Amino acid sequence: MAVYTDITEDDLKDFLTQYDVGELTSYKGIAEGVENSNFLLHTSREPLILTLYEKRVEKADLPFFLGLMQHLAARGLSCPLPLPRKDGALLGELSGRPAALISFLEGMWLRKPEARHCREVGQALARMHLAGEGFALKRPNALSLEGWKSLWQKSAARADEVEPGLREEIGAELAFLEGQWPQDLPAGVIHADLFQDNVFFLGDELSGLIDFYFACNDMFAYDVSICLNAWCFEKDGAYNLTKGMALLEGYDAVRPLLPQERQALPVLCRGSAVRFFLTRLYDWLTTPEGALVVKKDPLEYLRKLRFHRSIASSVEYGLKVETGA
Ligand SMILES: Nc1ncnc2c1ncn2[C@@H]1O[C@H](COP(=O)(O)OP(=O)(O)O)[C@@H](O)[C@H]1O
Ligand SMILES: N[C@@H](CCOP(=O)(O)O)C(=O)O
Repeated sequence: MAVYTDITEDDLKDFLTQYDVGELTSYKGIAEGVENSNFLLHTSREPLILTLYEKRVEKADLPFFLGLMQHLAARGLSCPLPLPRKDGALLGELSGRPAALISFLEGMWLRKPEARHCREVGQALARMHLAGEGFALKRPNALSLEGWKSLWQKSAARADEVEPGLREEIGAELAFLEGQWPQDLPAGVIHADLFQDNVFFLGDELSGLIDFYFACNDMFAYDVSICLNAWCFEKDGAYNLTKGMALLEGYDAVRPLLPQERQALPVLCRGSAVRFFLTRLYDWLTTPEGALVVKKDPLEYLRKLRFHRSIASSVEYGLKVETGA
């Protein structure tokens, strides 16, 4: 359960006096998520999400995240909106943490997505990339090459505890990625964490995207690679070509991938596998026993990384025609 910071009813009621949201009728911590503390509130008017921002969120980045949700929603993307306080601010403080009230998005995330859902995710990701155009604020990706190296420095000494030989393998992978990382692909605002628990569906229809707290400026095709990793592998570790094809077709139908983006997919998939492997490994090694959070398995991403190393051409991800390769 991801509630790192507890709140008292009195403090919450006091916090809510700064907003025009009616009377609090109930609240409870939300079990899902690993990054921030989230609470579901009911008021006399509407359900709301209260988020207390935790360790990985820099306070200085919050205007980017909250402003981005407003920008995307204003351009027709279905996503939650931060609620302004009576004084107009989007951000307050509760239990010593930066805190915001966010509108409640209807829907549920899919535990067993099928290819048709992956197609919708591809489309929604591309729509988000287009809708992000014109957003005035910038946020470089803190979890790209440099960020991976510093995370690795913090975990490398203990990596072999998780699997013998990891220290050497990941060291070599980072050196490879540093040499091969694409530099000139189309870039803009990306979600950077569009996993299954961050995409809501109502029935079979995608109802919206949540959790923009890793969003940043980076390559669009890198975001596609994150989604391939998150949506197109089965529990047994096998890549599902049908899902990959659907996700890529969905994306391509809204924002066609350029030949150089298609060609870069294998290295981008390796990079995004390393990125999630490293945050999971760090959390695995540092989260105290008994913490109210379900730790995610780093080895799942090690297996994905190894799969991507075996890929000779982007066609193997389900791209129908590879041009310019
Ligand atoms: N705007 C929202 N509307 C409805 N449910 C939400 C909303 N934001 C978060 N949630 C719920 O809280 C859970 C955790 O949110 P998330 O943003 O993924 O957490 P974290 O910040 O830890 O990544 C989600 O899986 C969902 O159940
Ligand atoms: N998606 C990340 C963890 C962060 O995601 P959250 O939405 O659960 O906070 C991973 O799977 O490693």
